Amino acid sequence: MSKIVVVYHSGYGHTQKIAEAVAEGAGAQLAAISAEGLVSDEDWAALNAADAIVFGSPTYMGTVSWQFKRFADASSKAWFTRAWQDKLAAGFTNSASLNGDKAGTLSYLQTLANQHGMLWVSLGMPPANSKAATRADINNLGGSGGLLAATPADASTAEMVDGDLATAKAFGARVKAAADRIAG
Ligand SMILES: Cc1cc2nc3c(=O)[nH]c(=O)nc-3n(C[C@H](O)[C@H](O)[C@H](O)COP(=O)(O)O)c2cc1C
Repeated sequence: MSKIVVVYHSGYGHTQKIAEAVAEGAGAQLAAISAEGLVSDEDWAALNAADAIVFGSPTYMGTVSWQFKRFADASSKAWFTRAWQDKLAAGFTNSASLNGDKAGTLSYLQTLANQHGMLWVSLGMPPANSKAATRADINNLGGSGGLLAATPADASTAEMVDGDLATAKAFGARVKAAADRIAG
């Protein structure tokens, strides 16, 4: 049975809802990065013991939030000892615009995983991009390297798009299946 941790920052709760859906699909533990960009000692221990780590951040000004970047810089301690080498990694982001420069955020999350020598798990779901497609569909935003979610700027967390939450849950299940194969 694999151990998976979803580590994320969320300024206003929207990315947290996505993180919760990924964790539900993966049977994962959640580790929240605080408003100061910190994670607890218990969460660092869980990250170091995990078979897979899923990174999540809202897209702020085209990349991860400063709080996520503070966490990423702090992970250099694990980098020095190669503590996360060969763990599975995956990533997700949520922003207000359908595009919103989410690719910049996802690219950063993958680079972080690459620096640690981790093995990146792609989204693995075809895009729902036909004329009949709607935001209720799985992978309506057409991600491939990771999970993309969009929440209108004036939407509450209760108004988040069901299709994105369903995609997040399915993505978590994919990470779990991959981690279980590796952990045996
Ligand atoms: C400082 C800041 C920068 C933002 N930059 C972007 C952006 O580059 N692209 C975009 O589509 N939305 C942008 N947004 C909107 C957020 O991505 C969006 O509100 C998201 O749902 C916030 O997630 P959270 O509630 O987890 O913080 C920005 C919001 C803030 C506060």
